[in-house]
Parts: sequence; structure tokens; C-alpha cells
Amino acid sequence: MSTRPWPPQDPDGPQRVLVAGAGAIGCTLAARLAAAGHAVDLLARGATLQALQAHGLQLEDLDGHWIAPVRPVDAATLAALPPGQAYDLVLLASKSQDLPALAAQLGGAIGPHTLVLPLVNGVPFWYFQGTGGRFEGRRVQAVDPEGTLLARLPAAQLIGSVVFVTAEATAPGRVRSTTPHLLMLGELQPDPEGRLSPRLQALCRLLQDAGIQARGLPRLRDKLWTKLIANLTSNPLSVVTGATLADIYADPVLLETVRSVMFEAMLVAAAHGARLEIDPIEFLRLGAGMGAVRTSMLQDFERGRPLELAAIGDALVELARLYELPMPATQTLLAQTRWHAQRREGALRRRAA
Ligand SMILES: NC(=O)C1=CN([C@@H]2O[C@H](COP(=O)(O)OP(=O)(O)OC[C@H]3O[C@@H](n4cnc5c(N)ncnc54)[C@H](OP(=O)(O)O)[C@@H]3O)[C@@H](O)[C@H]2O)C=CC1
Ligand SMILES: CC(C)(CO)C(=O)C(=O)O
Repeated sequence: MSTRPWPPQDPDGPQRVLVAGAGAIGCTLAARLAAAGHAVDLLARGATLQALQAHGLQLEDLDGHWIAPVRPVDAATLAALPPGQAYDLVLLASKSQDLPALAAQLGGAIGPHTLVLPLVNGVPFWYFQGTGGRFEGRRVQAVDPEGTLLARLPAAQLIGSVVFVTAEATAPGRVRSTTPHLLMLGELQPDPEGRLSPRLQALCRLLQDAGIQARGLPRLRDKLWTKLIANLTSNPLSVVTGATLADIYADPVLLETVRSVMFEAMLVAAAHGARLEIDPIEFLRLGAGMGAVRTSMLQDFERGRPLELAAIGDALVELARLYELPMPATQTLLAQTRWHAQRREGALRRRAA
């Protein structure tokens, strides 16, 4: 995959940035980039758009309280972008299942020089772009069912990410984040010599100057698998049981399920050539050490929101099938999680009626 020089103009000057998705992660990064002097537009809708227009964007993080000079924009504004007005950088920060609809709203935001950075959990839609080998260019059906993401977001302009930023929207346009802002970034095509491309280095510098710990990796997928296995072993089980990470990774009964799912997923990772950094015993110890954390999926479940099960669960099963690897424990857990989610949805509907 050949890459153009980026950013196209003054590398040390302010860049034109679009953050699409004004939730916890999008607002956190938009606020820090705007505070660092970049011209940031934030794509929002509904109550969040109105709140941003009325009160601006407010972020509380470890460095203080920021009232950020972002410009809220809606989909119609992007659709009407004149030719030549594409952004230098586009961040996509929605739940995985919302990404195709979000990408469809970008209009002329992405031009030939734009770098696109999806910040989404789960198996990414770009997983097989730049891998070489027998699956090169393949689509991950579970996260890109219509192929719209691969069609709309050019692989040569994508930078992959693993998101370790944690944040919570406390109200529309208001976000709190109580951990360091950490992002792992990488080109889709791994570099055999372990080098980082100039544009990846430039992007990391831009983010670091805005207070975001951005680390470039030559083989991003290795790190991605660690996060995937963390999400797969804890998020669905937290919905089924209501348990926190401390319980999930320490309770002897729950550990049975965690271990089964973890070993199934580690086999899939290895089959796909990942150099896994996971020592299983240490992984469980670290998980338990995270304390009484309620996973993002448990929080979505309790709020009656859709769960990211396709990206965190189904996509992994899809990757397993490519090597005819069974994932019985994972599939049972996913089915139980869906059962709980449907029951909860029904209960919320009845309560609202
Ligand atoms: N929050 C966290 O701590 C972490 C999150 N992640 C991952 O990061 C990703 C983003 O998460 P997070 O920020 O928490 O998610 P949120 O649900 O907080 O935010 C997503 C935002 O995207 C908006 N959106 C969705 N579809 C559209 C659309 N078509 N047009 C305009 N806006 C749209 C939503 O708007 P609306 O509210 O109107 O629906 C919402 O504001 C997820 O994959 C998550 O798993 C990863 C690590 C930690
Ligand atoms: C905390 C953690 C790592 C649990 O899988 C997470 O990413 C989430 O809650 O979505």
C-alpha cells in the first residue's frame, strides 16, 4: 500500500479535523485536539448537537476541565461541503454497528489527502486489508455486512487503532475521562522491518502534542488481539452475570467460562498469525486487578442500548471459521448474552408503553 505525504501542508501548523461521533471517545479527543489549536468540527445529531450548539463541548479529564472550541456540524453540513474542502484528518468514533451509517454521512469530508482513523472496539472492518496472504482484501461480514465501509473508506488512507482511552458521557456534550488518554496506532500493512511510516509518526506527534498518548506500532494486529480477547472474555459475561471485572476474572465459577473463551480466541489469533503477548495466567491476574469495573457492554445493556456483539463476538467466530476452528464456549456465551439483551429490551418496551 503506497502512502502520500501527510499532513499535506505545514506539519507543525493547525490541521483541519473532523470527529464523527460525539459520544464519550469522540468528545474526549475532539476537546483535546481543539484545545491544542486544531480546527475541529464535531459531527453530532439530535440532543447532543443541540447541547453542543447551546453550551459547547466540556471535558473533565486528568489535566483539568476543558471548554473546547469545536464547531458542531450536522450531516447536512457535511453533505454540502464544497469540493476541495475535505479534512486533513477524520476520526470515526461510534459503536461498531453504527459505523456504516456514520460513514455514509461523511459527504466530501474525505479527500485524496485525508487520513482516516476509526476508533472502534472489536474486529475492525479493515482487518484483512494489507495482511497479504490468502485472505488479503477479504471483508469481515459481521462488521461490514453490506461492504459499505470498505467501499467508502479507502484502505490506503486508513490508520488502524486500538483504543485504551476510557471515557463516559455524563450528559449530551459533556464527558468525563479519569485515565490517561492512550491510543495504539498502526498502518494496516505491517512493516517487516518494524519501521513506522512518516505519516504514522506525524499523526502520533500531532496527538501527543494534544495530550493524547499515541503510540505507533509496526504490527498493530498483535495488540488488537489482546484487546479483543479482553473484550470477548469479559463484556458478554458481564451482561449475563452483572459481574464486574474483579469478579469475572477471579470468581472460580466464572473463571471456567473465561478460560474456555480465552483459549478458543487465542487459537484463532495464532491461526491468523498474531504474535500474542498474552500470558494466560498473568492476563487473568491483571483482569482481576482492574477492580470493580463495569464493562462498557454492561453499561449499554443497563441503558437498553444495542450491544457491540457483532464486532466483539460474531466477527471472531467468523475469523475462526476461516480456519475451521470451533468456538463452542464462545457461541454459547454469545447466545446467552443475546437472550438477556432481548429480554431486557422487551422489559424496557413494556415499561415505556
Ligand atoms: N467509552 C469508552 O471508555 C471506550 C470506548 N471504546 C470504543 O470506542 C467506540 C466509541 O465508543 P463511545 O464513544 O463510548 O460510544 P458512544 O455511544 O458514547 O458514542 C458514539 C456516538 O456516535 C454517535 N453516532 C452514531 N451513529 C451516528 C450517526 N449516524 N450520525 C451521527 N452520530 C452518530 C452517537 O450519537 P447518538 O448518541 O445520537 O446515538 C454517539 O454520540 C466504541 O466502539 C467503544 O466500544 C473503546 C474503549 C473505551
Ligand atoms: C474494560 C474493558 C477492557 C473490558 O473488556 C473494556 O474495554 C470495555 O469495558 O469495553
